[in-house]
Amino acid sequence: MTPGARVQAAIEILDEILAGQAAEKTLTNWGRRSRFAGSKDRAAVRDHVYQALRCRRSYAALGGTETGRGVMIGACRDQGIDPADLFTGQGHAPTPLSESEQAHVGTFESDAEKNDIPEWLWPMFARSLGAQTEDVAQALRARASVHLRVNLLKGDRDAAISRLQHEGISTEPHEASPTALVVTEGARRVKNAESYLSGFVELQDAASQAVVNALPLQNTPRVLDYCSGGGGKALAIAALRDGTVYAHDADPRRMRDIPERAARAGADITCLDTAELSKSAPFDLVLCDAPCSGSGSWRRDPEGKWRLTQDALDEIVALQSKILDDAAQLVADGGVLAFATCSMLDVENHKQTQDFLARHTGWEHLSERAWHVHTGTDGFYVSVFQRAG
Ligand SMILES: C[S@@+](CC[C@H](N)C(=O)[O-])C[C@H]1O[C@@H](n2cnc3c(N)ncnc32)[C@H](O)[C@@H]1O
Repeated sequence: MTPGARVQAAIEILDEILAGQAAEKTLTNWGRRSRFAGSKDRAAVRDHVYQALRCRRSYAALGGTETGRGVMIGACRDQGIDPADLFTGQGHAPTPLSESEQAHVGTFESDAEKNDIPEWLWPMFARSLGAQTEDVAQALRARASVHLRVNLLKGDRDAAISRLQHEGISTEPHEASPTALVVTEGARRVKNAESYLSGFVELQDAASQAVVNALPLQNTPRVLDYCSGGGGKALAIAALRDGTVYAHDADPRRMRDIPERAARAGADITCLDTAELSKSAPFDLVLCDAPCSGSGSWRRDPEGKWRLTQDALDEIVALQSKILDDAAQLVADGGVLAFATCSMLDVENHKQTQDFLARHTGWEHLSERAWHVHTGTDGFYVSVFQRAG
């Protein structure tokens, strides 16, 4: 496919997404009916689509309309490319720009539009991030780098770097965590690499690893990952300490890959359903990696940024409070409760910490830490409490 044909494919896919279809499904369907597209074409179209979704508002303002075509014209202008170079009408490229498209002068009506944040969210976003607001919003407009976690049960970070290098994947240590690597070349090879398939490395954002590093794991024979999902944090915990790691999720289907992932990683993880939880309590440490707005991972899931509403956020915040209250009951005397989100919004983070301490007596607040996307990781937050002994 020519560069122009790739842009036309992105326009058609974006039109379907803007009409309400899910991005992944739309890309898959396009791939199925576009046998002519090679792997590089597919990757390029996908990159166009995801970049346009991250910057949907500002690109639409620069392009003149919030359509696939308007957004892709805006993308060219944002990247300093003359759209006329790609919109040629030749070789399946989009038709040339109309006079009004050519004459459109893109201006931003608000800081939220310029920074690709929903208008309703901007005041809360800015209050949460203070002086870092624009840097963080701009970082959310770019693609996230790929991070790996070195599984210390299999070997150390230097060994992982050299094994990966032999498999055509270049990596460097990431400063956020002693187990984190950032992939500098060959990211698309990771999922087929022996280092990955044998459990030597896992795909995991460096801040997600740093959350686990922030937990007081010493003298915690029994740890519960209360919102385990697929077990990313449970696996990271199991690699850092001796003792049993339990995993639980309100939706047991989300835990179904944990036994296989644990076996591959050489880790020992016991999955508990809701009925088994209270029988297994109390735990020395309970981590709640709670459902959240996902604002810290909007680079990977840009649709989430535009889907979030005030009502949905209120529901998420209420669920987080309930999860904290429920999980607190499972913590042993003198034990630790940790609350984490992949959000950068104060209402889901520090405010949750304050509210928990206001609702519960007999808990000491040990620490809290936040990571924001402009420093090269996903946005994350972790807060650690200790129950009186
Ligand atoms: C942010 S995800 C967890 C990600 C996971 N810890 C990881 O590192 O891959 C949040 C999880 O919380 C689960 N969840 C939602 N409500 C819950 C509840 N009331 N109790 C326990 N888990 C819940 C969701 O099903 C979801 O899998």
